[in-house]
Amino acid sequence: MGSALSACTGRPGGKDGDLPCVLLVGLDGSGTTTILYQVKHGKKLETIPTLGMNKEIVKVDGMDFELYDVGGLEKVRALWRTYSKEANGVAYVVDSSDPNRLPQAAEELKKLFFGDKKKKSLIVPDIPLLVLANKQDVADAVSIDTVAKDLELHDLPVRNYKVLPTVATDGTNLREGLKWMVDQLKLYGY
Ligand SMILES: Nc1nc2c(ncn2[C@@H]2O[C@H](COP(=O)(O)OP(=O)(O)OP(=O)(O)O)[C@@H](O)[C@H]2O)c(=O)[nH]1
Ligand SMILES: [Mg+2]
Repeated sequence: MGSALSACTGRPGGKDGDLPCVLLVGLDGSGTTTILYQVKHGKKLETIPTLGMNKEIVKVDGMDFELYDVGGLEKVRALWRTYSKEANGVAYVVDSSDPNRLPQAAEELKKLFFGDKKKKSLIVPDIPLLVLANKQDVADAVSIDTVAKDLELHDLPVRNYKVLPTVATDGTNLREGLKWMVDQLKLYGY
């Protein structure tokens, strides 16, 4: 587990040692911790619901960056904003095998970028958004087109977005997705 006090300070042209950071979030059970461990360790590890945040430094396509996996349970979700303050990119994970929760996933994603009535969004707009339509191995998982449509991605204030079908348990498309994120970060001067 990472420290709750860690903050990501990576900025283009920042101090030596500053790394870009990517926020890895989704509703509870969507697979963010499975993704974090799969990318870091190359295998599926057992997970329990994340009640805070897990952080790992990962290397993709020659670039080191910090991946912040923040728990998705409702009581933990307020932390998304805390860690989104300095995010240089967002990877948003959706459970494609549970289409009934797509409206809620859409609502939380919008809150992240627009804030809600009570709190203004703290996320920096105009950053890349990678959407991982996870659990594609499950029969009847919805397609990436359905996920993109239901999340109303075209309306978000992001610089660029991409949706990929993933299977976190075997690693399918995870590195490909993060490679896209790294390409985006490089475009911004990292
Ligand atoms: N079939 C299948 N199961 C998956 C996949 N990804 C994750 N899971 C399973 O989904 C369950 C929840 O995964 P987690 O990674 O703990 O989910 P999480 O998003 O971290 O959940 P919170 O910590 O509550 O936010 C676990 O049993 C995983 O093994 C996938 O691609 N396919
Ligand atoms: Mg988790």
